[in-house]
Amino acid sequence: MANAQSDPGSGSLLKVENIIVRFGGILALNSVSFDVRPGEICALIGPNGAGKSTLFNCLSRLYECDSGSITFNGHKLRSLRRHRIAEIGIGRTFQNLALFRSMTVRENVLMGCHSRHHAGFLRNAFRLPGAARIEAAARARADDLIDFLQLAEYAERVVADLPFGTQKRVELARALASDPQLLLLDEPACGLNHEELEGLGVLIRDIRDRLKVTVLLVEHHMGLVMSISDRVVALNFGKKIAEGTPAEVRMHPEVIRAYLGEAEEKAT
Ligand SMILES: Nc1ncnc2c1ncn2[C@@H]1O[C@H](COP(=O)(O)OP(=O)(O)OP(=O)(O)O)[C@@H](O)[C@H]1O
Repeated sequence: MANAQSDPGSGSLLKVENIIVRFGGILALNSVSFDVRPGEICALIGPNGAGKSTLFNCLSRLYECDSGSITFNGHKLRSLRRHRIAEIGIGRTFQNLALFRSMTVRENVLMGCHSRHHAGFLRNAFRLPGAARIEAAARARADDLIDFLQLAEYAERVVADLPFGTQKRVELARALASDPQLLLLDEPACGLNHEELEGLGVLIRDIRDRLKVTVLLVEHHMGLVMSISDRVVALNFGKKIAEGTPAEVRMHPEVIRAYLGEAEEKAT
């Protein structure tokens, strides 16, 4: 696994600076800045519509920012093409799972292995010299991840036939297969039962501690966020309203106000 390297100038692996995103008249992100440091678990929280998914989509180049800059390990993300995101070391999962549902678990993880090494994929496709070596390395990596995520008993099963919680672990394996330095997790707890949730907290910590992957997650489940995060960034209406340790952010007056406002809205 690649080790996370810091940006020598700033001590951060990811640096988001003054990002602005507009959708027509909606200011989805209003000059948002924050850093993710190598080796940390950082959570992005905020009520519905706060801008969390928009920010994730900017980080994975699915959305264009109107202004601002995003630097990952020395790469300026806004000038990169989308397919290079995996190549430079950013992996992600999606709220709605980005899996090939008619393929097996192993085939999905192998697809992830090839997404970082585009040249290797082409070499394989055209059976160029070195293809067998690349394929063997991908298979070994897929095996390791299948074991790591306790998916061995499902490896040859078609993804569509598996329970949702298991599919979520397959998606994690797919995202890790590209050997990322930074893993973006989009609502990893969504749809999981109580038991699966407890396992998820341990798993995210293991991803950071054993695989040495830095983690940035968007999550609504405050129990999970507060128990695993080193740092929390809170957004509301597209603006950063707080940043700090879980304890600091939980007690922050603007965070309390934002969530109370949301609770009141839901109650009426
Ligand atoms: N593709 C889009 N087109 C138009 N408006 C959008 C688009 N994506 C997001 N928005 C708007 O931008 C704002 C931020 O939305 P976003 O989905 O980023 O919030 P969020 O914090 O992820 O919310 P949730 O927790 O509900 O997923 C919202 O007002 C939303 O309606």
